[in-house]
Amino acid sequence: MSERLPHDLNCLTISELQKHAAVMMDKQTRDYYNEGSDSGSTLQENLDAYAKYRIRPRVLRDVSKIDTSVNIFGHKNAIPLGVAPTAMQRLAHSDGELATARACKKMGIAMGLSSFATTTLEDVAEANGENPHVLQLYLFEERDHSVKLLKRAKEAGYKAVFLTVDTPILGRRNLEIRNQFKLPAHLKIPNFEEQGDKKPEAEAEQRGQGKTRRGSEAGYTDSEGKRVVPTGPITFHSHAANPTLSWERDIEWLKKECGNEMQVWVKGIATAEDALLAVHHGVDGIVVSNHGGRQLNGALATLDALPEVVAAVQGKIPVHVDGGIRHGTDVFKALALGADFVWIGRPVLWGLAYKGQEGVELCLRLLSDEIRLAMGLAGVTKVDEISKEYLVKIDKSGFVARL
Ligand SMILES: Cc1cc2nc3c(=O)[nH]c(=O)nc-3n(C[C@H](O)[C@H](O)[C@H](O)COP(=O)(O)O)c2cc1C
Ligand SMILES: CC(C)CC(=O)C(=O)O
Repeated sequence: MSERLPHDLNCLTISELQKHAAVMMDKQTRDYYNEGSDSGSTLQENLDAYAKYRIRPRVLRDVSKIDTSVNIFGHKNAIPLGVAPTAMQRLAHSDGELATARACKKMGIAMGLSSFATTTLEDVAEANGENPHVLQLYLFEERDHSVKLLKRAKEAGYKAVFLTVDTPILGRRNLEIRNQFKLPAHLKIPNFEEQGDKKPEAEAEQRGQGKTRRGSEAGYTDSEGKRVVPTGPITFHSHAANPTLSWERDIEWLKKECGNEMQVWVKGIATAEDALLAVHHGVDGIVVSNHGGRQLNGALATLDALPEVVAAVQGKIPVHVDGGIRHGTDVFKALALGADFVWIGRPVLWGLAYKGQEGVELCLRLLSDEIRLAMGLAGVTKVDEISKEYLVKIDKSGFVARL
């Protein structure tokens, strides 16, 4: 058994990976990556929700051959899991998103790239090769910048755009505020630069303190019709949030802009009502997400929101989920509750902080192995066999209910 697992003996679980990563990161980075918004209760509930379910294993089923792969964006993905878009990965390791892309390519796992990456989308696409990659988008009212970004993404072979819809306003992250989070001077957010603009952008990352803005003017018109263009440079505080986003105007526009070349997904759906609107507006897929508990604190854990979304969508479009996934059995449970695929955020950042590309591979290998193990021990040999028949829900008094 252990021969099958060329693992790092110091790090056999995602929780150990988190501990190793913690000592590799400076305080500002560790806090930025790990914290949730406000009291962090939604962040914690994302994790705890998985413990409300138990697996009903079936036996004597010949599990000598287990196929953990699924099809996503026309590609075979080694496991039903991808790497969620997370911003500014060079804070964790000098290779940043490039290391993540190389690890994803090696492991045959889809990668989401944040538009606030510290590496260009072209470099990531090149490092990721034929492996599917999707671009996460924060859509500004001012369209110039997004038009250029989408054109670049199409040219670089991105399969889909994940429009993040849970950030009309940025959640309050108290540690980030207390630490006066600032991107170090040697890093930049190159997807916001005009191509060919190689001027260092370091000074422009400080919250609202820079003097210039590259790329086009972002901003929005407020409810009183006043034009609001955030002052200072493009920073995530001033430019990730767009309170004016709406289904009618923005989804239709984005679909047109992406044409047949890139799918349009919405990331950050948490209710049946919005899932129905997503179907109605013709999006290609949904990611049930609360941004890893970094936006609306007090929102439902994603695993708890998943069933109503799945029921509303009725299989018309794929439903993915992220938030709190730290074990192979978590992936199994999410799939049993109807998700087609899951994404992980922080564990990859911890892998990156621990050992760069090798650490991300380790993270993905640990989870791949745990998924295979969960499937085999539950008596399942193919991902699409995983269903709610394999799950029970257990309440606080210990009452066990079939689903
Ligand atoms: C440090 C950090 C940065 C993130 N940056 C982005 C981002 O740029 N765009 C986005 O849509 N989501 C972003 N997310 C949210 C993730 O895509 C994902 O929804 C979340 O991390 C999943 O939860 P998990 O970390 O518990 O796996 C970020 C999350 C973290 C932790
Ligand atoms: C606001 C972004 C730039 C990054 C993000 O989504 C996050 O930190 O959660």
